[in-house]
Amino acid sequence: MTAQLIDGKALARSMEAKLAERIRALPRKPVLAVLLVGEDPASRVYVRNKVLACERTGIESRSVHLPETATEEDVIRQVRAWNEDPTVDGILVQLPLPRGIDAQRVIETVALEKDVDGFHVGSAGALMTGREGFRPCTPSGVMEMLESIGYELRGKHALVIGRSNIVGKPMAMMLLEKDATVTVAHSRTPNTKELALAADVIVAAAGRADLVTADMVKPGAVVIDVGMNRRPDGRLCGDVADDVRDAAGWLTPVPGGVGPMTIAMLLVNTVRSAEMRLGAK
Ligand SMILES: Nc1nc2c(c(=O)[nH]1)N[C@@H](CN(C=O)c1ccc(C(=O)N[C@@H](CCC(=O)O)C(=O)O)cc1)CN2
Ligand SMILES: [Mg+2]
Repeated sequence: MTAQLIDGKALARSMEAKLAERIRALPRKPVLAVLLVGEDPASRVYVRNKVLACERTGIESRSVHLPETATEEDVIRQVRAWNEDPTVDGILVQLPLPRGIDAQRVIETVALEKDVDGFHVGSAGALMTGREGFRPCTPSGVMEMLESIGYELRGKHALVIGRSNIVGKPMAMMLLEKDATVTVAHSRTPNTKELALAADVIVAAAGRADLVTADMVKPGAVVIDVGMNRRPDGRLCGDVADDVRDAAGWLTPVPGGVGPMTIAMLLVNTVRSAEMRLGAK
């Protein structure tokens, strides 16, 4: 069996086109404020890709780049200024932040109604309790990908590998909300292979290349690769080994899978925020 690929880039582009229509119906452009602190090269790429996606869609982005030497107070001051600016719909603080800055404190400073990354404890609590709120972009993008192939999660076994606040934990909640039976494995789980072999859906989000291999995958399973790793030769790869293509029924590629969907969902959250602020929804 060769897995069918779920083309995240194509799905992201089609979502952008739909968003562009919603934006045209608004009295002004939605505004996304983007804060980058320091010189992390990957973060610079991601921020640039977010700004470009905004441009394609008709969202105005306002980026501020603070130096590596910026203090926690500098970062918080900028976030507060955007909180108070009624023309800003969404606030994004690119992670990771430089050492010495308490990322959680910064995130908690973002106004809940502008938390388009969905990382605020209030947004996390809303997801946990099934209430309306902004949801983290990567797991939301995964849910869109599953929906795009018409996958019915009810009663299925889903294994999430990784327990981060931005991917693993919210991913488990979203799968649970769709009536999947959800297991979360992590670096201290002794029997991840056994759990994986029983899973209909595997979401690999541990940040380790070749973590999921073909011998761990039930034939025909859906394998979602959230990993973003570099091989020694510089090539980008996910957490899922190449040979999984021969075992899985569906597979998301890296690059071109979950990554572009993460950015698309950020745009979705920003447009939704603007619609709420402008009374359109
Ligand atoms: N404030 C946030 N910080 C971080 C988030 C986030 O959602 N909000 N997630 C990740 C990084 N990330 C977005 O910020 C992100 C990573 C990768 C991609 C992506 O499209 N990747 C491409 C490949 C890009 C490359 O060549 O390097 C792909 O998969 O095709 C999008 C978003 C951590 N920080
Ligand atoms: Mg882990």
